[in-house]
Amino acid sequence: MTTPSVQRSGPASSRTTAPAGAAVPAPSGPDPRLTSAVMADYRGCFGCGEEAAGGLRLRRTGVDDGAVTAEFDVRAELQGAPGLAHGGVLATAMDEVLGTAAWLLGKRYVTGRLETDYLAPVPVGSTVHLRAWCTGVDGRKAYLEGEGRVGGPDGPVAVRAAALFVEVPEEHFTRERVKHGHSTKERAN
Ligand SMILES: CCCCCCCCCCCC(=O)SCCNC(=O)CCNC(=O)[C@H](O)C(C)(C)COP(=O)(O)OP(=O)(O)OC[C@H]1O[C@@H](n2cnc3c(N)ncnc32)[C@H](O)[C@@H]1OP(=O)(O)O
Repeated sequence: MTTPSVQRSGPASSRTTAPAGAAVPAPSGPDPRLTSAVMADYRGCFGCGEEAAGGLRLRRTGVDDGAVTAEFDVRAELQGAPGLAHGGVLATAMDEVLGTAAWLLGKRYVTGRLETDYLAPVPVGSTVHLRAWCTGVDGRKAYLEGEGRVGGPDGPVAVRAAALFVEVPEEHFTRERVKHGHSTKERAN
């Protein structure tokens, strides 16, 4: 029996690769019509929320050459294997920065598919420097790619991801809220 050779040329499968000819918009900023009620709930976001005590507390740092940038610190409670960041934590960080890049296209998006490659161990105590960019939009589907580096913004790539985000209407969020009895007001009190 022959052992198949390892293919590590890139994270994107056919489901996360933009079709040929798809437009590649630059990040511009959130559409002001996105309601403050939805945005206010990000205070509790596991990825970036300042009120999510056990969360990643990812910091968005800007937009650089068409890519959204962010960073987060691998605190001790984010450990998986001894001394190393949990793989799910790194996938969450990628989801967060890819999601930010999607929302900066000016519409509401949710993750439909997320693919992650782990290329190098990420030590507890390190800062992960993240970038994410859009590779194409095709109707409701937005294709994004990203990477996380350790040892500085120009350090080696430790994690890489590709994702498909799907545009949703505002009701996507409000109908779940109504169904489960949550509201922004309740959370604030
Ligand atoms: C400053 C800003 C701060 C804000 C910063 C915000 C950062 C947030 C970061 C976190 C983001 C998240 O984690 S979001 C939470 C995790 N994700 C979710 O909860 C989503 C759960 N899933 C869903 O609600 C649904 O499955 C949807 C909305 C994704 C799709 O449902 P739908 O609306 O009925 O649409 P549907 O027809 O199924 O799909 C539309 C098209 O997408 C394709 N499609 C859908 N899912 C997939 C898939 N997994 N793989 C391949 N393709 C897919 C379909 O084939 C179809 O293609 P075609 O036939 O049109 O060609």
